Order: sequence, then structure tokens, then C-alpha cells
Amino acid sequence: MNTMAEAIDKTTGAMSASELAGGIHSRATVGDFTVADPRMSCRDVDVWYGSKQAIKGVSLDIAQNEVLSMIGPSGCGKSTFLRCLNRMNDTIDGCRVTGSIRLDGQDIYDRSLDPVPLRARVGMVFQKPNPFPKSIYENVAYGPRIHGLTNNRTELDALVESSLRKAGLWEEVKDRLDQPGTGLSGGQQQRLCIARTIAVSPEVILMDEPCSALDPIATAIVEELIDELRANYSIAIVTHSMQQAARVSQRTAYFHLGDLIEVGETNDIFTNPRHKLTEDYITGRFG
Ligand SMILES: Nc1ncnc2c1ncn2[C@@H]1O[C@H](COP(=O)(O)OP(=O)(O)OP(=O)(O)O)[C@@H](O)[C@H]1O
Repeated sequence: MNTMAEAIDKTTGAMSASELAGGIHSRATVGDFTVADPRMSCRDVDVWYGSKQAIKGVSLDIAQNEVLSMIGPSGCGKSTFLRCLNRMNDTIDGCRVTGSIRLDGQDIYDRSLDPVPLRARVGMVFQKPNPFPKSIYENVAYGPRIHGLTNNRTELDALVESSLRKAGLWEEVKDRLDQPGTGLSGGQQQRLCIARTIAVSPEVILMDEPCSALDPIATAIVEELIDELRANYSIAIVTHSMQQAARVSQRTAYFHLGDLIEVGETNDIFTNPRHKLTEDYITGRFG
């Protein structure tokens, strides 16, 4: 719990009534967490694993056509917050999410909303490439098939091709579409997973340390791809690499012990952090 003096010191905006009354459970975020034209809007999001609070009152927008990176020391809640954005936390026993998360204005936690189509609209790419034990073609075709996105084999073939092209993998696999996805290199497998995500027409792509299992060359290819994908999607990426955050993202959010400490233009965060905790982290004094 912060002292009032600390809380005021860390606050750029007005303090809420509950904060003034001493009921502070989260640190106020430094920087503007809103954007003019949000694709996703999160407000006062708390996440609990049983009695342990992993995310504390986080508010954050994700813009159209931006890459937002989420950084912070291990255990600060980056992945937990990312998983809230497509209700992946629903699958974890004892995990409870409160607050509001909207996609194009729609509350994604509304009881009437089916999380399965939501996870097509807000797709996820994981740390370790996880192709299905099926052919390259089937890895990409699976989603469109279960979501009924195409009417016939010709349309499905075209969708598989366009998804693999957008993921920058088509030229490398077009002559072996019937071979197992698991037979590709790590970097190719990750691009296959990105193609699989793209195939179901997402609006947002969540990436949880997508390059941590890749070598530097495969990382560079995926980073280039992330930049290209921004033209069509909103992307939120969790990364341990500050260099990667600086290379791929336009805005950066710094988390610490479940709080969103600071958010702003990536360049500003890395060259002129406003919060001491952000500065300590990016200068390597912490984390
Ligand atoms: N399934 C779970 N059950 C209980 N606690 C969990 C679970 N997943 C995460 N936590 C806890 O929630 C907190 C935030 O974890 P999270 O994995 O979101 O952090 P992170 O910033 O992504 O960490 P890292 O960078 O190490 O991946 C940690 O204290 C973690 O131990």
C-alpha cells in the first residue's frame, strides 16, 4: 500500500474519491492510457488468482493499427493482462477478472458473449510455437473450417494461401503444404501460428513473447512481419526484450507488481521515462 505522499507523487491526473479516502489499492498510471480511436478499451481491470491479486486496477486502450508493447519484470502481470484481452484466463481455475474490457465498444465479458468466436477476433500467438500435429495446410485451414468462413475448397485454398502470404511463409512452404507443420523450423512454425491466427480474420493479435524461442535471424523476420501486420490489425505484444519493444512498437506500457506504472510513446518511454520505476527498469537497475 502506498502512502498518500507517494501516491500523489506518482499521479499525473486527479485522484479519485476512494484514493483520497485512503482506499488506494493501485498506483495511478503515469501517462495517457487512452487513445483517440480505440480498438480495445480496458478500465479498472483487476485479476485475482484465488486470493492473490495479479492485476490492480489497470486501464489501458489499444489503438487501431498500432503495436503496443507490454514490458516489466518477471511476475509483474504482463501475460495475465494479455490473457484478459481474449478471455484466455477463463480457462484457468480460480482466476477472476473484474472491470471492463471492450472490443469495438462491446463488453467482452458480457454473459451473452461466446468466448470461442471472441478468440478468433482477438487471436493469440504464444511464446513457444504450437502448430497442431497436422499438415501445414490443415494448420491454417482448421480455424476457417470450424468458424464456417469459406463455402468451398477453392475459397479455403485461397484463404490458406493469402494467410500464409501475409505471414511471410508462402514461398517457403507452397510446395509442401501436405507436410507436417511440426517439421518446420522454429521461426517457420511461429509464422505458421501467425498465419493460423490471421486466417480467422482477427481484429487484434495478442503475442506473448513470440520470439523468445527463436534465433536472432528468425526473430528479425518475425519482427518485420509484426510491423507489416500493423497495417491491418491491432497488436499487443508482451516482451522481455526492451530492444524488441523499441523496434516493433509505437506505444509501450510498463507494468510492476500488477500495476500499470507508465504508458506512452515507445520513444518517450525509452528516452525520457517519467516514473522512477520505469527508469530503473529500462536502465537495468531493476528486473
Ligand atoms: N495460473 C496461475 N495461478 C496462480 N498464480 C498465477 C498464475 N499465473 C500467474 N500467476 C501469478 O500472477 C502473477 C503475474 O504472473 P504473470 O505470468 O502474468 O507475469 P508476467 O509479467 O507475464 O511474468 P513473466 O515475465 O515471468 O512471464 C505472478 O505472481 C504469478 O505467480
